[in-house]
Amino acid sequence: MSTIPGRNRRRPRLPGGASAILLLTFIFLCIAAPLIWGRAAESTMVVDANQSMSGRHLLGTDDLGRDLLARTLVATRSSLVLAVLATLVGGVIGIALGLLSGVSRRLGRVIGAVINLLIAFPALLLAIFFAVLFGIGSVGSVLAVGAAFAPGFARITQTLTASAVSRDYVDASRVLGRGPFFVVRRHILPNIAEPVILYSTIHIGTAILSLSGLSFLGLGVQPPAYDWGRLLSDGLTRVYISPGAALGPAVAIVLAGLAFNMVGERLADSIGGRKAVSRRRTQAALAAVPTPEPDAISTSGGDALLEVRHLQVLYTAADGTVTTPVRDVSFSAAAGETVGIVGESGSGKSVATSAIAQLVEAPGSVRAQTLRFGDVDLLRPTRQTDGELGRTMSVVFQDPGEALNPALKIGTHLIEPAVTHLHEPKPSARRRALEALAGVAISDPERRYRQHQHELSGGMKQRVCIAISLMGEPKLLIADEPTTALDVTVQRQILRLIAQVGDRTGASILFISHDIAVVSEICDRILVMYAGFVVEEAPTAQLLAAPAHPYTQLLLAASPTMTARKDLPLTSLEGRMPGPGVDLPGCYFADRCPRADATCVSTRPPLAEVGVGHRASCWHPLTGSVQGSRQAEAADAVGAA
Ligand SMILES: Nc1ncnc2c1ncn2[C@@H]1O[C@H](COP(=O)(O)OP(=O)(O)OP(=O)(O)O)[C@@H](O)[C@H]1O
Repeated sequence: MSTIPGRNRRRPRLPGGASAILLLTFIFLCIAAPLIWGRAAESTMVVDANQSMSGRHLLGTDDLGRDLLARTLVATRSSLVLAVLATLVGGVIGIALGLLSGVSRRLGRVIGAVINLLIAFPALLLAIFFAVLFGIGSVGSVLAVGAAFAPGFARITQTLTASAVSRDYVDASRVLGRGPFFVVRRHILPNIAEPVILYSTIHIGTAILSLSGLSFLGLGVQPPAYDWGRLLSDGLTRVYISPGAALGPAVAIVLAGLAFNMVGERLADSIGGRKAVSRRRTQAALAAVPTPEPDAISTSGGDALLEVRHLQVLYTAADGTVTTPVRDVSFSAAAGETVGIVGESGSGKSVATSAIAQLVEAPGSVRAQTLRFGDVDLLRPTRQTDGELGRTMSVVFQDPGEALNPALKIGTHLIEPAVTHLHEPKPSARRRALEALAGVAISDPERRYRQHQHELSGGMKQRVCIAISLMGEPKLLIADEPTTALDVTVQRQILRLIAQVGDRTGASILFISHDIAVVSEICDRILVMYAGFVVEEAPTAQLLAAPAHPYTQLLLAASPTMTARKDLPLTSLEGRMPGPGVDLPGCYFADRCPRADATCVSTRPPLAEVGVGHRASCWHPLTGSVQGSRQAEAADAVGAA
């Protein structure tokens, strides 16, 4: 039997127990050595000067007759304390910069560029540069090593923060109107603390080496004070006469550096085995794209709780490329109404509802003729309206595991908005939270209240997320594929629960799904989205019975539980939807549409009435009564062009 060398090999390490014992020994020496050997380290005895290694002086003596073993042991305190201080300085500066750049994209670019520049230099080289800048001595060297470490801390914090801010629970916090400081304190710091502490532990080892290096070069600790670097520098001049003078501090530096590094790495390994952090976020900026023609599209007008007209969401990539995942979305939702949004993956459902929930971040930009929720103009948010939205609008995300902060108890998720924002006394918020948990059919609410998300099943977590929305005064609940990540048996329960919550609270619901069968179970009305457009909108029964848009017809035929006959194979959706970067003059569905003609390719059909409360954007709708008039409109449109 042979093994493949290299790939699976790990570099040799001290066993975990050995590195821990070594570290504890150094910590013990740091505390006790000056008390035990302090006198021997300081007492000068000229007759004993410059002695070599012997039974009485194991490492020999210095030129004043001081015992070098005692001095090496006593120097543990100064060496370790200075290393810890330098790591703290580097940590505080680096973490602050990393957080700042992680939460603010604009600052992030500048700070990122500076970090990239500094991180290209070896830390010791930077430390020497800063030592000259800050001045020679203990304080200067601590600041210098701290400053040299700061870019590393900033980089790891920036990366971890970017990952943490992309979590759904951070989005959920923003929906609740929380500011950046709250998000940092509540969601980012607890989630980045562990890796940052591990990184710091490893860096104490590196700090010992760097500070010893500075002292060795004469830039660090100055006589009569001493650390291992200083002792090494003095000992080196006599290395051929008495090797112990240099050997003692050299071994101490190596072992202490190794102990901190190994313990840090072992901790990181064991934690890394338990969990991994991942996620992505894009970078972009605002761009100019033609706005859809404003019109007087007949939504429910002033009575609607939510009114959306000609909504667009745009992203500009770093290279200036503009993408428009939401090209033109218009609809309204009355109070208490449940509106479903369906469409293939990538049709813009989530981005459109993110715009309503105020979750589109720079460099994304939102445009609309109207974007109104109750009395709140969502295009012109203020502090006051943010607070109001936090109470009245909530979002239930696809993955409840992502939506709940693993560092917080379930109870904290529930009561925090009420206690922090509405200044509700904790006992009353707790009572309401227990009621909310019971209201979403969670058994033993008292126990669940004290648990963390990892102790709950997927369905239970989603129930908690719905319970959180009940803690405010919900007027709009946005459910973004809330059942997709769940077990099939649980999906139905959650669907029913969302419908019950709507009935009980009178809240409107925007229910997003790629599955038209799921949506039709609980929705009064359905919007069909395609390539960033609403292509059809109708009351559920009407849409199912008589779809007007060929795309809706295909979606229904591809749905396993709807109108398709059980004895016939399901239709599959051939072809691909144009991406958000594509710009077409006509209908975006034309190249997949069996009814498309030259008009469809050259001229975009408006979203117009095809029946009562039924709109579709198609030149050749399937609904018979409007077919003739739509053909005439198409001819007019082509003539006008
Ligand atoms: N931050 C972003 N920057 C650039 N493009 C984005 C961003 N977020 C989403 N998109 C793009 O917008 C398009 C629509 O995405 P969206 O998530 O709204 O689709 P969806 O209809 O909800 O699909 P799914 O069911 O898969 O979630 C996709 O092409 C996606 O890549």
